[in-house]
Amino acid sequence: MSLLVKICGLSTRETLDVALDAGADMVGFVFFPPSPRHISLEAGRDLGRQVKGRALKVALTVDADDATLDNIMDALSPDIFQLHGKESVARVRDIKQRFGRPVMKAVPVAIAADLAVLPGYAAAADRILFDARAPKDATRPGGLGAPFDWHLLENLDLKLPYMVSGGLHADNVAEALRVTRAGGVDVSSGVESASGVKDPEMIKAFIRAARATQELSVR
Ligand SMILES: O=C(O)c1ccccc1NCC(=O)[C@H](O)[C@H](O)COP(=O)(O)O
Repeated sequence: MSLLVKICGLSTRETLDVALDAGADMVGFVFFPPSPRHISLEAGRDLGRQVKGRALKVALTVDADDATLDNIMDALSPDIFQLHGKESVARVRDIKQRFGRPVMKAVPVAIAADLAVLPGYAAAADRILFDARAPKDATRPGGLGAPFDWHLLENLDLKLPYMVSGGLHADNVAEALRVTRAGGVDVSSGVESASGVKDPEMIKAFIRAARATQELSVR
């Protein structure tokens, strides 16, 4: 299966086009007001139309209620819901059932014990996104530009597809993939020139660097 590359936190037509033209497999849109990447439902509708099937649309939410998810479904019609809060296994199942869309559950990682939640989520979600656990005083649970110890995933035995994220950029994505053997990578801060400001050249460089690892693994 080929590597999935996700560019998250897109919020402008120009940088969305750059990510699509560069071959991103997934484009993430943040619906979480405290985030510098948060977009309105109207923006989600507009950007969603622009994707036109060229990548999977990922709606990123944090402990959102059904009304919020209904609105996002109506505006963006996401291909995947990315649940990046403290959603329980039962809530993951509930959202999958309510919307009939695949769910990617973010699992925050700082220490090996953080992986204890995997069996539950693996039975409910369609995909896992491993992300660096946010510091206690963080204003948001992700998108913080900090990596976790990828070696914590070295002996992972997960039947579900999983992605790695957290502090990735063009210069470390190959190592992250070598260590974690993840089937996908996800980036936000590492392709920004300033908080929430996506940089076209950094997006292209990240996707190039991620794709280059595929050529290596094929040899
Ligand atoms: O990106 C955000 O602002 C954000 C806010 C709240 C919850 C999750 C958020 N991002 C989740 C993502 O999927 C990010 O791409 C992931 O955390 C990696 O972010 P980064 O370390 O900045 O590359």
